Amino acid sequence: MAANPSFLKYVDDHQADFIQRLKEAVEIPSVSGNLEYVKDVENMADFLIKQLTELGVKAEKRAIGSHTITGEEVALPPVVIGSIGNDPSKKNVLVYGHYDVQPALKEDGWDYEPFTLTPDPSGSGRLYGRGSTDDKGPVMGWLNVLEAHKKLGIELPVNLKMVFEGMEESGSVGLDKFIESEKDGFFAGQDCMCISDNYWLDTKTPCLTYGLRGINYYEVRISGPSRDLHSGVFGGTVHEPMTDLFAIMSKLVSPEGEILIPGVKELIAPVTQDEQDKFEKIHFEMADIHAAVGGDVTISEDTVKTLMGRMRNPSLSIHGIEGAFSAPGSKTVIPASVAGKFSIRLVPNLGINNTTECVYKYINEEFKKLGSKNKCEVELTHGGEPWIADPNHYSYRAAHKATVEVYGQEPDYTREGGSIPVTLDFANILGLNILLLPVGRGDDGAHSTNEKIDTSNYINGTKLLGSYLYELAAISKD
Ligand SMILES: C[C@H](N)C(=O)N[C@@H](Cc1c[nH]cn1)C(=O)O
Ligand SMILES: [Zn+2]
Ligand SMILES: [Zn+2]
Repeated sequence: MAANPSFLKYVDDHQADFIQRLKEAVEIPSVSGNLEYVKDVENMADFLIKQLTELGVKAEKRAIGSHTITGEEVALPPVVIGSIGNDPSKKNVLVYGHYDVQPALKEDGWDYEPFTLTPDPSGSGRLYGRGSTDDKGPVMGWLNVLEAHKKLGIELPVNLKMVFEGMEESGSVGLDKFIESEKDGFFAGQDCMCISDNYWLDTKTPCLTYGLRGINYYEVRISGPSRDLHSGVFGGTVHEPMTDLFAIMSKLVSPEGEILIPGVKELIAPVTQDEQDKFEKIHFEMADIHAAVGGDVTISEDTVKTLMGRMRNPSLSIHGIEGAFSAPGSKTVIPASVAGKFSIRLVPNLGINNTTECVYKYINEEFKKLGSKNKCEVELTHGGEPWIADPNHYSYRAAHKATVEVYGQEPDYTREGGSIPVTLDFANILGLNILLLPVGRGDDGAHSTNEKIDTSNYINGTKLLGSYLYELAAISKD
């Protein structure tokens, strides 16, 4: 069943209001995992509660315990849950999104204020701002769907439950326990689930996503002296933590992206013919990725290899070093304690635990080889398993139809290189098929400087989310 035409018209007629809603959301710097922004994350939860309540949703904040940020115990951001519709003749659909964002500072290289939604002055329709695509745009998309139905006085075609978390960018701490505790409560009786928190592969082909890589995030801390030292006075006389750390970090991955940790490669499930065929069918050109990264810096020039490198194979990325001198100038310091941060994107059968075993063993052996008198500690700070769904499920078929209606083209079937660690918790604990239905484009720059969403994606994305609900309502479960 195609979407109610008055819904589609309402979306077209209220673009400016919807952009205003996204503007207000982006203005709240809800950066999770950072003491400075704890209040803002809470404010963002309150913003959602207010909006949802005004839109006729029974919404509430749920406390899910506490965690430690740089040594201080603070409450975890609340989970925002909402429920609208209770008609036993309709399907029950659960949607998830996150209201926290990655950190962003203008001085990181943004051309615009990161927490001010800024339309591209050249009139391209791009809307710049942190969270515009990840994940405030899609979350506001769901709210836009609700607004259109409320204002038009038409019922949603399904019963809708919503769960919005404020810790996704920091490992979704506490959400798994919440899902478990509400399995027979808030989450009972759901038919299927939809998450809009990833991106098209390119800038023109909508997609349905049936897999995610997992993630293991590690810190390797090397400490020795009890305080920072003068390199002229002590250089050449002590084992330097930073030197040890560089030696370790340089042994993790080759410049061609090959993971050098013994045992990891051997764990990866072999590629099946069906998978190979699926990858070969995806619309993708190397120019798309060159444009998205802003340079011709891909490891391979082969499209299938590149797609597999992004979605099917593990990768190891080095993110940064805590405690190192990084300011401008030439400070001659020997840092006393430094922590290297890296993550491994996980794929079937590379799980949190078997990967971590290989990592710990290897780093400890390599550190021993250095003969350093410093101390080396490795910690897995958070982990999320990889996930794959059945793309033949009726929820995918409904989304396929909705995509054709809104975009006039067939969607690609993709796997996301990024991770949404709770997806697997939802799938396992609630036993639900989960559809990933992205709104934004592959060049949106999520997590990067100048993150954006195109107005057309935001508006058509709102239509897509609504149309999906209509198709879902009509489709047979067989
Ligand atoms: C794909 C999703 N929008 C996303 O960005 N996920 C993050 C999740 C994460 C895990 N650790 C820190 N953040 C990602 O894939 O990096
Ligand atoms: Zn996200
Ligand atoms: Zn993200």
